[in-house]
Amino acid sequence: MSGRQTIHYSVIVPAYRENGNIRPLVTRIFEALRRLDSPVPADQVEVIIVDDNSRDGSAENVQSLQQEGYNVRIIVRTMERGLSSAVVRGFQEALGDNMLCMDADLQHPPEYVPTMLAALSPSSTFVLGTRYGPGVEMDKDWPVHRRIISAGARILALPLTSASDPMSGFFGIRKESFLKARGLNSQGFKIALDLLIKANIPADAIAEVPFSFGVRSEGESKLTGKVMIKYLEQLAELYWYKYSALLVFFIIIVVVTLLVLARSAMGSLSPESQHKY
Ligand SMILES: Nc1nc2c(ncn2[C@@H]2O[C@H](COP(=O)(O)OP(=O)(O)O[C@H]3O[C@H](CO)[C@@H](O)[C@H](O)[C@@H]3O)[C@@H](O)[C@H]2O)c(=O)[nH]1
Ligand SMILES: [Mg+2]
Repeated sequence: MSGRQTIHYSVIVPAYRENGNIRPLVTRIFEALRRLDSPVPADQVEVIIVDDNSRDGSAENVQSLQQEGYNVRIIVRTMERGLSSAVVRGFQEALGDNMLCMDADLQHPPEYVPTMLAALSPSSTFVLGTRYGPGVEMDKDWPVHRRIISAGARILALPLTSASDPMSGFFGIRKESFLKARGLNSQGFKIALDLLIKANIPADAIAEVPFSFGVRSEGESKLTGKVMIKYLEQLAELYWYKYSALLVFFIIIVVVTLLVLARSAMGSLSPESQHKY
């Protein structure tokens, strides 16, 4: 199953202490790809786990999956940490032109991988798994505080993108678009939002695939207060990135208008002009 075919699709999985989830994740992804109705052939797909030195048996687990013929590899980072930077590293190492990012903890259903990968094309350069589409239940098993945080985070991002769920960690991008993005913010959790803006993805190039966010059954969430503060910092940077030129233009217009008004006011107060009336 692995090796000889050209790889056109790469699935990037950031993982930290996810050993219990790796086997079901990889086997379910390939099972979905091997179905007769899969729009993407299994032998054109690789899975890359980007692990931050979890030392929980993840590397050994991946090795045994490889021996069983699954096209999966693991990058173990020892010098860096963080979800977004792990995703960026995976995209840099990917062989495929069509790249998908998904969580290791099975909250992103592996059965959606073929559809998500197939949605990418030269004209549809970004695919977003959205929890706000028709027919999906939005994080129904989440506690209230997590829903409030999620809704607030989404509202704050509204002026930045028309995408319905830029907070989603289930998304894909074409390699050529990824390579266009400059100055990515690799801190925090929200790399899709950064890519949408910094890779300059037009609204009509975003394909949206509604999915129901699952429940984590193994391991623990890594979302902390620090991650939320990093999100606010990322938002501030993106607002500046997107609107600074407009703001400078607006300030120039205001200053020029004030100068013109001041000059004409001074003109009307001068003795010469007073003689005229
Ligand atoms: N390599 C690496 N992976 C990490 C790190 N932190 C988290 N991950 C991995 O990133 C994935 C998501 O982390 P969770 O801790 O499970 O996140 P969550 O709270 O469930 O948040 C999810 O929902 C958000 C939407 O509200 C998504 O934005 C986010 O990507 C994630 O899907 C998991 O596979 C986890 O192992 C890290 O420091 N390093
Ligand atoms: Mg999770």
